[in-house]
Amino acid sequence: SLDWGYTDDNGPSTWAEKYPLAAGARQSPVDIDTSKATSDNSLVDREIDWSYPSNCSYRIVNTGYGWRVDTYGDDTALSGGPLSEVYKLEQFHCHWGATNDEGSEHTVDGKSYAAELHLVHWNSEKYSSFKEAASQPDGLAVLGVFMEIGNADNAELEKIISLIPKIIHKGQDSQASFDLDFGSLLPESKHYWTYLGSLTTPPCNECVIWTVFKEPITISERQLEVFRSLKSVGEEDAIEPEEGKLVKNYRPPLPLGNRVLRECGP
Ligand SMILES: COCCCN1C=C(N)c2cc(S(N)(=O)=O)sc2S1(=O)=O
Ligand SMILES: [Zn+2]
Repeated sequence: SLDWGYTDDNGPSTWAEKYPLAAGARQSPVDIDTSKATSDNSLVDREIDWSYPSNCSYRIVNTGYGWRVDTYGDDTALSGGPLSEVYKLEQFHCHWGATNDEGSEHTVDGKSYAAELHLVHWNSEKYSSFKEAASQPDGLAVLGVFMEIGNADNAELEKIISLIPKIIHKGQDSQASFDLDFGSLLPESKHYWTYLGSLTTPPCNECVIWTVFKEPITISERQLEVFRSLKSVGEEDAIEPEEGKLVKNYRPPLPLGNRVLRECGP
């Protein structure tokens, strides 16, 4: 069985037993209490800037905890906003719930969204590898994008979703070269909240500068259902067809504690 996951016997409330960092004071996600957000001058006109190539080859993999798209981030760059260096895109993935009224990891004044996209970058200016960066307090920069249910499919996400039937079981992967326009996976508004946090899954390293966009993007109910059809077990695990489905893979919020929550834009 999985040593951690999202079921009652291996879910977030049990992680600290095997992953002590999960009990730290700089954990993610958090509830974004908008009344606590400070808009001091440290971020004024320091908008977050990204440049992603339009056509790139990708590998999508079923990690057993969801899908993850590994990018070959050579000519990607994320800078500005709360970041002091240039970060490279390593991978992106998503968290969702069993129903549409849960699923995001960060919440806003207690409100959950149906899902949350994470674009994971690492500080390639300061560190020589992703793995090294993942052990440093300023090693990773993750962009969080809320996803709410809309009528229309998200065309860019559809390219990813069309590959999911090939990676239903844990460990399966699929190579794809589609021109993914990352810009359309991000909201129009660049307004965001930012705070210092962690990986939201074990080992829960406290190595992430979080930037969560205020404006959600939309995803259709059908597209979200495809996410929930992924399995957390391998093809060899003989289980009933309905068993082992990854219906939810989000960690509920942890206390912000005495961390500063900054915002940029109304
Ligand atoms: C110490 O090695 C870490 C191995 C690499 N990662 C593992 C995660 N659990 C993880 C979770 C992430 S999330 N949900 O906070 O974006 S990003 C990410 S990750 O940086 O890709
Ligand atoms: Zn994540």
